[in-house]
Amino acid sequence: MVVYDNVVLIGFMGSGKTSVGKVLARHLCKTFVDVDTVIEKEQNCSVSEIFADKGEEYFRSLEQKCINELTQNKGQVIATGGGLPIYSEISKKSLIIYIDADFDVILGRLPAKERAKRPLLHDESRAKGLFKERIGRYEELANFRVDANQSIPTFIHVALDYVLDQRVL
Ligand SMILES: Nc1ncnc2c1ncn2[C@@H]1O[C@H](COP(=O)(O)OP(=O)(O)OP(=O)(O)O)[C@@H](O)[C@H]1O
Ligand SMILES: O=C(O)C1=C[C@@H](O)[C@@H](O)[C@H](O)C1
Repeated sequence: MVVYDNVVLIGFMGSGKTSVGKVLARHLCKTFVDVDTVIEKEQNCSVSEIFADKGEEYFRSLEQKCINELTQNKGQVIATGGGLPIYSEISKKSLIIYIDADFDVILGRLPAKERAKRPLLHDESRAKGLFKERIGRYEELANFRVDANQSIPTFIHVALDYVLDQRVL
């Protein structure tokens, strides 16, 4: 049986990776880490500011560096940014869970203030295009997909049961 170092959550912006990740980590007694938050702390500015000042390509290089560093450690639940699995390699020792919510559900959950924090969500039709483009990659990478269209308490046990059936350090 494969032994995984970490649980890594992937999925589109606003699908619930951070919210689900915190609950999963608590139940599994693991440390929760959010890649966007780590980058913001290290750079001492927001993701939006990095996009505006240094560009998307620079942000992608920070993401790759960050996920490489985080996955040197073990026993964490790691929430990734929506584009990370598209542009970065994720360690093969990660148990990857796809947090899958429909585009309209995601938009309904994000008030204007939250959308403003995500530069690639500003233009709704472009964001919908990205969503469609990325689904295939998320599905291909994931060991397991969770339908995240419902409230977290209704589906968290599905993700938890799956992880508990695997060997994660
Ligand atoms: N299953 C859910 N039911 C209702 N609201 C949810 C659910 N999952 C997440 N939310 C809400 O949707 C918003 C986005 O969730 P969250 O920040 O966890 O997504 P994310 O995937 O981490 O986003 P990003 O990758 O863009 O940072 C939050 O306001 C959160 O409270
Ligand atoms: O989907 C994306 O490409 C992004 C998602 C966010 O989590 C941030 O990582 C950033 O806004 C880019």
